[in-house]
Amino acid sequence: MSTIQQLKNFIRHGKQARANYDDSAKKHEQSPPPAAQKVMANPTDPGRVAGKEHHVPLPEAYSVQPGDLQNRVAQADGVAAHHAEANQTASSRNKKSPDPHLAQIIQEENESRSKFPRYPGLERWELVEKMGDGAFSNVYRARDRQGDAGEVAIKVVRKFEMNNMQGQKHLHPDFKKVPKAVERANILKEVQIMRQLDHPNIVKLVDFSESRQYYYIILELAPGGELFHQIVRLTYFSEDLSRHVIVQVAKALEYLHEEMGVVHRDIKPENILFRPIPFVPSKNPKPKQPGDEDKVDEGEFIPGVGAGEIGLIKIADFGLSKIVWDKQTMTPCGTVGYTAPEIVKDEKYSKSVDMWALGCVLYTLLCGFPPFYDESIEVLTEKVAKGQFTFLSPWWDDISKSAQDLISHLLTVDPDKRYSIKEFLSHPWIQGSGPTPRDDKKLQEPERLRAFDASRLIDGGKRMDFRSPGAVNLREIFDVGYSVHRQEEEAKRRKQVGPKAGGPSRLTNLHEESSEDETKVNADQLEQGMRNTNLGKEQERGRERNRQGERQGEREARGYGQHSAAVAQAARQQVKDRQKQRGAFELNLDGATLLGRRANKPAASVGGF
Ligand SMILES: Nc1ncnc2c1ncn2[C@@H]1O[C@H](COP(=O)(O)OP(=O)(O)OP(=O)(O)O)[C@@H](O)[C@H]1O
Repeated sequence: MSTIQQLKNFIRHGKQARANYDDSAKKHEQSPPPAAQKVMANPTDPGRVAGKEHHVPLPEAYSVQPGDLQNRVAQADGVAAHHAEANQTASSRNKKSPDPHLAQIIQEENESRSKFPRYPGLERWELVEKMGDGAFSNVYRARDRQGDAGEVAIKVVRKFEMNNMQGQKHLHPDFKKVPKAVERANILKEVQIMRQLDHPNIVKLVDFSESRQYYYIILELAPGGELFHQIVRLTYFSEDLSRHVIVQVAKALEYLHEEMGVVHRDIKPENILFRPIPFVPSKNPKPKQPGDEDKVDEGEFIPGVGAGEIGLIKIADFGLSKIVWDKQTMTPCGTVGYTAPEIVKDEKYSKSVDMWALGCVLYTLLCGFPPFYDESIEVLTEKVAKGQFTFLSPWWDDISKSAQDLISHLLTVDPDKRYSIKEFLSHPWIQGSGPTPRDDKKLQEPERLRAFDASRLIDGGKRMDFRSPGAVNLREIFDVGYSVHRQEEEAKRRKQVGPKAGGPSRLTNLHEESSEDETKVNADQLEQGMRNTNLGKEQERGRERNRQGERQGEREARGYGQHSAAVAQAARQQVKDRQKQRGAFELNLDGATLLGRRANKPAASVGGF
C-alpha cells in the first residue's frame, strides 16, 4: 500500500470512528459510544485506531484535516482533551522528525499537479489545473489558446488496458494495450447523449476528439467544482439554498426525462457542479442556534441567484446514462411502432431511480449527512432496499415538515408510488421558491467574478485532494443505492417479461450492459451515428485508424460500465469485491465525513422508520 494510501486510510479511520459513534448513538441513545472507546484506547496516537493495522505518522501538511475530524469526534464524545493532546503530540512529533520519504512523496504529488502530460491532439488547449481523476481518466481545466472557447473542462480518458496482449511482441508497443469495445461504446454513448443536450443546468459538450491512446471529451467548465465539497464546507445548507440547488437539478432531470428521453442514473453530489457567485453578507444575520457552531454563514440568499457562493447548478457525468425513448419518434428506444407495457414500465422505473437519487441529495443538503448509512455493507444495502431512513433528531428538528414530506415521497420504495419529476416540481416546498436561476451570462461576467476566488471553495482553499476520502465515501453510499435500484429495475423487468427475459431486452441492448459481441456491434452503430455528427473529418480519420485495435472495453473495470443488476446477491458481491480490491472499507468513510460535520449535537432521539 502506498504511503499516500496509508494516509488516506488513516483519515478514513478517523471518520469511521465518527460513523460508529453516530450509529451507536442511534441504537443506544445515551450509552457510551463504542467509537469513542476505540479512539480512547489509543488516546495519544491518532495514527492508530483500535483493531486496525494502519499506522501513519502524520506529516504536517496532512495533520490539519485528520486532526479536525478527530476533534469533531471528540467534541461529541467528550474526549476532546485526549484528542487535543493526541493531535498535539502527533504534530510536535512530526515537527521534530518529519519522514523524509513521505515529505518527498508529498512534494512530488504537489509538483505533479502543476505538470501535465502532453496529449497529442490537444495542442489547442493549455491545461491549467487538474480538477478530478478516476481510474482511467483525468479532468483538467484548460484554456483555449485560440481564445474562442475560453476556459473548458477536458476529460481525458485512457483507451488502453495494459498488459492484456502479453506475448504478442511483433505488434507495435501501443497495440499491446488493447482497447475494448465496451469502453468505446460507453464513451461514444456518453458523448452521443451529451451532444444532444442543451439545458442551462447541464454541462454542455464543447467537442469530442481522440488520439491513438486517449479520448478527449471537452466540456463547458463549471468553475465551482463539485457540490460535495460545498456540503462539507458549509456543514449543511439552509432550506432556501437547498431549494435553490435541488430545483435546478430537478429542472435538468425534467428536461432529460420529459424532453430528451434520457435518464441520468448517476445523480449524486459529486456529479452536481456549479458556477460560483460572490458572497453577499446577510442583511439580518440570524443568531446561531446552540449546537450550530459549525454552520458556515451562507450570506444573503438572493432568489434566482443563490447564496453561499453557489450560483448556477450544472449536472455532469453522463457515463451511466441511457436513452429510454427516442425523441424524434416519441417511442421507446429501439422499438419503433412497438410499445409493450413492460417497455413503458422500464422507462418509468429508470426515471424513478433518478427521483430516488434526488431525494438522497435533498436529504443530504438539508442536514449534512446521507439518509442511509451503516458500516456494514449488507445492512446498508438492506436499509436502502427497505427504504429505512429517519429524520434524525435533533438535526432535523428545525427543518420544515414540508421538506420532510417531499423527501418521504422521493425515498418511497415502491417506484410506482414515488414522486415523478412533475409531482416533485409541484410540491408546496418547491413552489415556495423564487425564480429559478437562468443561464445568465451576467453570472459569468469577469468583473463580477474577479473578486471571487473559486479555489477558496475547495477544501479550505486548496484542491489538495479533489477525491477526498469524504467524496469517495459519499459516492459509495450513492453507489449502493444505485446497485439496489438497478437490481430492482431488473427484477421488475423480468417479472413482466417472464423468465426468458434474462438477456438484454430490445430496449436495453444499446444502453445496458451487453455481451462482448453485442457491444462490438453497438460500438459500430454508435460510431456510425457519431460520424454523422459535426465532430470533424480529422477526428473521424483517427477513429478509422484505431478501429482495428478495438475490443471489449475497460470501462467496466473502472466503474464506467454498468454493473450487472440481475440479482441482489450479485450487487452485494460486487460491492464486496470492490472493497476487497481497495483493501479498505471505504464505504464507512464518506458518510462519516458528513456525519462528523454534524457531530456537535448529541443524538437525543431517533425517529421511527
Ligand atoms: N465540466 C466540468 N467542470 C468542472 N469540473 C468538472 C467538469 N467535469 C468533471 N469535472 C470534475 O471531474 C470529476 C470527474 O468527472 P466525471 O465524473 O465526469 O468523470 P468520471 O471519470 O466519469 O468520474 P467517475 O469515476 O466519478 O464516474 C468531477 O467530479 C468534477 O470534480
